[in-house]
Amino acid sequence: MGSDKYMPLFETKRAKGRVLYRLFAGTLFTGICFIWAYRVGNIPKQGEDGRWVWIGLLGAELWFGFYWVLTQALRWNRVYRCIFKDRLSQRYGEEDLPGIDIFVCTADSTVEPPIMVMNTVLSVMAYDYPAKKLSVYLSDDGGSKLTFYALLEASKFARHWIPHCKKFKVEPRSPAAYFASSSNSNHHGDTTQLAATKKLYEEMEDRIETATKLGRIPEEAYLKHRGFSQWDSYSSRHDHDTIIQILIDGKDPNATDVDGCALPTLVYLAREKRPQHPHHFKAGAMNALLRVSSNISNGQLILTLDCDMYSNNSLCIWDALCFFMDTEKSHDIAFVQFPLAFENTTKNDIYSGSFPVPYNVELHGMDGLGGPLYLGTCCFHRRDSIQELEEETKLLASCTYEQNTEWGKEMGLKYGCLVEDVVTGLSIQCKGWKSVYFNPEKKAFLGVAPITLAQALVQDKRWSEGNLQILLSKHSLERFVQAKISLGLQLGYFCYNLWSVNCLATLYYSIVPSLCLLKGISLYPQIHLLAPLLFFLVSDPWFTSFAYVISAKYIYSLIEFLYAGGTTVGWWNGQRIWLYKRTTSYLFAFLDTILKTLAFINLTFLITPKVADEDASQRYEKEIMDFGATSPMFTILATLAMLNLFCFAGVVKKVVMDDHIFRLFKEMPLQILVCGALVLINLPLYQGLFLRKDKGKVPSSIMVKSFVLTLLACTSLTFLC
Ligand SMILES: O=c1ccn([C@@H]2O[C@H](COP(=O)(O)OP(=O)(O)O[C@H]3O[C@H](CO)[C@@H](O)[C@H](O)[C@H]3O)[C@@H](O)[C@H]2O)c(=O)[nH]1
Ligand SMILES: [Mn+2]
Repeated sequence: MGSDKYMPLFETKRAKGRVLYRLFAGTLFTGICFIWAYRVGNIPKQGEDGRWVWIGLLGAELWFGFYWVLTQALRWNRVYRCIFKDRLSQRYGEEDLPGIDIFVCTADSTVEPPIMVMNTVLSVMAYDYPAKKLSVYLSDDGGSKLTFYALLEASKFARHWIPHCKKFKVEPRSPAAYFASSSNSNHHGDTTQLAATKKLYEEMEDRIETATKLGRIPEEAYLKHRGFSQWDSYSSRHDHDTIIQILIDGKDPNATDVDGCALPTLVYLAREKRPQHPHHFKAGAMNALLRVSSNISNGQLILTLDCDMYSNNSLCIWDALCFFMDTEKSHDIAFVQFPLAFENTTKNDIYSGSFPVPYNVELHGMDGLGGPLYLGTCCFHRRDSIQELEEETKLLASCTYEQNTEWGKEMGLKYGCLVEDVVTGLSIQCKGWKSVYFNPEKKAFLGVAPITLAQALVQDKRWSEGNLQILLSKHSLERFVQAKISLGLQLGYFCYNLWSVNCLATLYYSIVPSLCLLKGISLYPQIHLLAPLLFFLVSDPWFTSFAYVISAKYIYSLIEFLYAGGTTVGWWNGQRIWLYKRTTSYLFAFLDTILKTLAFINLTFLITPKVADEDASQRYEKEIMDFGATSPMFTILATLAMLNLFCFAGVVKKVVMDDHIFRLFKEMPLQILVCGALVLINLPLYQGLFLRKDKGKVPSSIMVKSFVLTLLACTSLTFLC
């Protein structure tokens, strides 16, 4: 009987300290209610000064409080998963294992260098998994001959690389990452073989990079491989036939590596594109891959990867299988999401690109409520949670194939949303499926985070815009009506859906209290005290509630950030990015969504560049912020910073001129705090405006514009109030 006993392949553990956290949240919520009560109870009467300013503040504080309540859903019931991989290999033989199709997508060979894409492809081809059960598909939305050439080169190098990895248990299996880390050699065994493989890699790298630089491929490669003839009818990246090439056919007994072992299948696909047919960006590419792969390998599980996300753990498939192959608990699991981690994160993470709190806290919270979002990459799906049919392969990738079908609506990845991943994941969950978040110590995948502020802001605009679209689409109504997902999870989704709406309250809070400070209009409770340090003891309850909510909220956020693996400076940087994104990315996303809903403007998916010029990269590594862009987003940032500096300087002037220094602190302590904090957080921006000389400084045109806007704001205030 012993061997028949059910032994789970994974376990789910609840986070510790939940009761304590809930108590704490309760006290914070009480504080928030007091703040609301104060605001409502003290609205200036009709005709009195500052009535509208006050009502605006009430709106902002209601919003912040409401949004804080939503974020509690992500913290209420965190869970952690642990797996028993050894049971898996004991229980199942090779023939029982499911086929895995890996989709890597790239779209533009200039911002996504082919050599980087090939490293991702090679890292997943070298997974520790039976080659016969593994197929790798590269979707090239750029339809680029260069990318195809690079893949051809990679397919040849794979014959050496894969056996090398298996023989020497290489980690990680992206050759670039491996050779970069093995300089201080932890390579056991034959160093001559290491040198030989390294040389082969460098030669390949050189060929690919030369071709990329020249923008054309070598003549002899062109003549040698018939695959290139498919580009004969190609007119542009937006206008070409389907190009499909099986570079390695796993079913072919001759497709072997240098040791004679089988290789995984490798396929290149550039789906048909025509200017008159919408291609639906990444979602369109993925759906074409879903159909094409169903005809070639039809793996039961699908791993989706962005082209920069190489595998950092060759056993990761086994981790995922634990969630899909448990005999009792796996039947309703649709996808297993791993966190996105980044190779280029610096110590204090100036742009907060590594998102420590979402990945180490919030997604665990969603997991406890029914499952994390689908993040578009680093995720294993059960094919039958998304579906298909058989037809001639090339036809499946044509741009007219989907006409009058349910593709993009009921089938495959959803169209019409800038976060095709989130909306697809949500609709899968709405059908009753669950998902799993697995966040192992050793990162399963590593990618590239944005390295300039402009890139980070544009990326966040796309995300926040897409998330708001979900809220405004019919899906959000459906999810309430059908109620297949728990209320907690609904709230969790709302947190992300409502990101962009935060812009209004944040803008208000970073402008109005400071301007009123300059004008001498008091907006918060006063301190009844002699010495500011004793304020908790001698102040009134209204002041205490503000002081408690502000300090508890920020102390908690710092602790949470440190717990999630960040540093204190990283937290401070995160607060800055929080402000910058809310006042620019979110604002533009909010406005664009409204315009698009009203006027049906077309969506565009701006691809995040994975490369930058040498200068910018160096600034990033030294953690110096990059303000060297002329976008209107930067005008807003510079104006807000300058405005607060102006107001703060005004206060300092008053304090110096006034005999009663403490009077101002007593009457407007919180306004001084808000304005002072905004000045402090903007210190790097002032450097960029007034002190720096390098290319990352604020361009002078932006400086002039923001100066004029600040003056306008301050003078119009004098007329208005
Ligand atoms: O028309 C397109 C546009 C993009 N991509 C690919 O989509 C991936 C993601 O694009 P990227 O510019 O890197 O966006 P990120 O903001 O980094 O991506 C995050 O957000 C996207 C949704 O906005 C998700 O699709 C991604 O999986 C997720 O990592 C890349 O591999 C692109 O090559 C396409 O295949 N076709
Ligand atoms: Mn990306």
